[in-house]
Amino acid sequence: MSARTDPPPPLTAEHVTVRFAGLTALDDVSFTVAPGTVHALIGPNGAGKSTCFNVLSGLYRPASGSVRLGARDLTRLAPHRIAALGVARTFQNIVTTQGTVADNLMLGRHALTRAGFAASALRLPRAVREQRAHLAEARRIADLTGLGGLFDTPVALLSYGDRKRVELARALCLEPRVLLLDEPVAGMNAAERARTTEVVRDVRAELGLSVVLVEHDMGLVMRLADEVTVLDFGRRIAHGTPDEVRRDPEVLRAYLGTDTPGEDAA
Ligand SMILES: Nc1ncnc2c1ncn2[C@@H]1O[C@H](COP(=O)(O)OP(=O)(O)OP(=O)(O)O)[C@@H](O)[C@H]1O
Repeated sequence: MSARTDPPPPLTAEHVTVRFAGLTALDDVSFTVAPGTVHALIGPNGAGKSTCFNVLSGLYRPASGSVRLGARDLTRLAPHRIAALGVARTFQNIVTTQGTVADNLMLGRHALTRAGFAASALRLPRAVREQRAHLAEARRIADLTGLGGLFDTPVALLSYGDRKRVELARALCLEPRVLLLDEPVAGMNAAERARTTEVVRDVRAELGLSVVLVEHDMGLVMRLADEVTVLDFGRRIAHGTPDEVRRDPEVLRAYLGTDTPGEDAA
């Protein structure tokens, strides 16, 4: 995946409402992820952040409202269609435990493979060429995410932080225009968190994509985000730059009794 010069299309959630058996998990929520920016979704536990992510990636269908990537309506599409249109996500919990780093990244490339299964199995020249190109691309992404030296290492032998980064690299292998990161530093120690922060920054700069970030680590949010949308009880209560939301009285009220959105809160 070479660095693209055309900016990613804006990702827009408009008046999104999600209900679970009487509970309104998202209530008329709107925001736009501007091209090439890092947009954080924050809020206390149960605010609706994961629900929002699941709507953006197609796992949940909203009761009303819409999600668009540029002019393209994503609202009723299946998750794999949304991924194919350029919106890839990571999951909060590590799912990768088998194979090498290379194997896992090649799985990420699978959706982009054009040569058919039979051609690949028979090792026809076109399939071999394509496989080689995918491997080179997977290696480039491994380098970009700090996994270059671990390319042939079994994932089971990696540290927790490195395994979380395999998940990020796997999502990048889909060549997304928008990357949805679900708590990318959850459970990491301070050094791993700092490393991942750098990786996200590098990836955004190098690949020119937009990033949507759900994260409880306020230090990371304040350092990385260009814009922040704050949810509380399913409603959008604030929106702005990290500095603006940090000083917003509604935000301080929402976080009181949980954590205050200052630099050090984790
Ligand atoms: N599948 C579901 N079925 C029923 N209720 C759900 C479901 N998913 C989420 N909820 C409820 O919707 C509300 C929003 O939950 P959500 O997980 O989106 O919040 P969150 O901001 O991601 O919280 P956390 O920070 O704890 O992960 C909560 O009250 C939650 O209990």
